[in-house]
Amino acid sequence: MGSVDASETTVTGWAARDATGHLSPYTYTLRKTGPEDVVLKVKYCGICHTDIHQVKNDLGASKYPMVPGHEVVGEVVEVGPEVSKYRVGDVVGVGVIVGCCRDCRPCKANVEQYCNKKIWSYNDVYTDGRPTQGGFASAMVVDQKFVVKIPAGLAPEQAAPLLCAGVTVYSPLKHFGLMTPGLRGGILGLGGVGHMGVKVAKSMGHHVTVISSSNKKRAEAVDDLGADEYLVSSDADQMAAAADSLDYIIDTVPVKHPLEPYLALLKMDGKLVLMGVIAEPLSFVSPMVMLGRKTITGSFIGSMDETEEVLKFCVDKGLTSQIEVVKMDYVNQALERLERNDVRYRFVVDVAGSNLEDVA
Ligand SMILES: NC(=O)C1=CN([C@@H]2O[C@H](COP(=O)(O)OP(=O)(O)OC[C@H]3O[C@@H](n4cnc5c(N)ncnc54)[C@H](OP(=O)(O)O)[C@@H]3O)[C@@H](O)[C@H]2O)C=CC1
Ligand SMILES: O=C/C=C/c1ccc(O)c(O)c1
Ligand SMILES: [Zn+2]
Ligand SMILES: [Zn+2]
Repeated sequence: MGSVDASETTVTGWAARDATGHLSPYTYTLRKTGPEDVVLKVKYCGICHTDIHQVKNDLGASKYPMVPGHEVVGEVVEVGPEVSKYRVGDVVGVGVIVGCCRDCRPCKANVEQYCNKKIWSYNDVYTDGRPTQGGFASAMVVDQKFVVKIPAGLAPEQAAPLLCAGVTVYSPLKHFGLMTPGLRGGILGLGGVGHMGVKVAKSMGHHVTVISSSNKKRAEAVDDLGADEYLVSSDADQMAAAADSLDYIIDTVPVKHPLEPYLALLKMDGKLVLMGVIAEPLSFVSPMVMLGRKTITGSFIGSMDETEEVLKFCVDKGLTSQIEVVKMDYVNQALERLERNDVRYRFVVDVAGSNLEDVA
């Protein structure tokens, strides 16, 4: 066992210890600040459904203790000597990725989220051999390449969900040429990612149809988020009436589900973009894509450049996320409520305003 370097900072985070996914206080040390590192005091951190997948070991690769959280907004409290982009006092964000090889094709094309050597902000191992730990903690140390400035005009708690949910919808719309005004888009699953999908797509001038598992969110989808239409996926008549009507569907459902009902909603050349992390095979018969030359594809968060872009896009368009701010001592209830689809639409933990030593 190595001893703790005098220059290492001790922090408290809330960690899962096993696949029950229950979080409780956990003390660990941050690496010594490197030349290009930014140290941030965490202010807010959103709760993404991926945090549930990870703490509950849905993908079978979880390592514990695990401090989740990858929609992190904080204040810079220290910078390494070669940090040029940030200064102490800046409000900054960190998302899903904190490292990449910088040498492969995706890295050279500035789509580092597709680097095979990417380093996840938690449940991974950093270049120094330490486990990475996420944003449900008092502080993080992150290479400046994986830090973004939160622009003036965005409240820090509002900005947090943009660092994963926001960029996750923005990136495929941009990459697949789906930013053109007038397109007809579908958002399947109105949760954290889905509600940003409605907002971003509406701001691009799209006609947006929410496709939901129940009628419960209809009024809020139309009245608050600005959706143009609302389909309940189990209503065969509504689904049949909407056949062949959409240019794309952003599918955010986090569990196994049939694809064919949604492929049927697409026009010729329409795209079904899978977002949900589902560790089981999904199926469809080939004519469902052949007859109409439809595409089933996927997309993973967005690049650092796109993260900066979506933040600016939201400021320019006056977009915010719709959030419920909670303290850390509520994080386990928040995770349970998120899992049972009981949040409108993202929990954000007020980390700096919480007593992190409290045991739930
Ligand atoms: N590809 C990527 O880069 C990213 C992937 N993800 C993944 O996307 C998925 C969605 O994430 P997020 O938006 O945070 O999740 P949420 O839980 O906030 O939203 C998921 C939505 O899917 C619908 N849904 C349908 N069936 C279920 C079910 N059995 N349980 C829960 N929800 C259901 C619900 O909408 P409704 O009530 O309308 O049916 C729900 O609100 C997750 O799998 C997450 O890991 C997240 C971020 C980035
Ligand atoms: O929430 C962001 C992360 C998404 C994600 C996508 C795919 C995958 O295998 C993951 O483990 C996470
Ligand atoms: Zn996420
Ligand atoms: Zn790379």
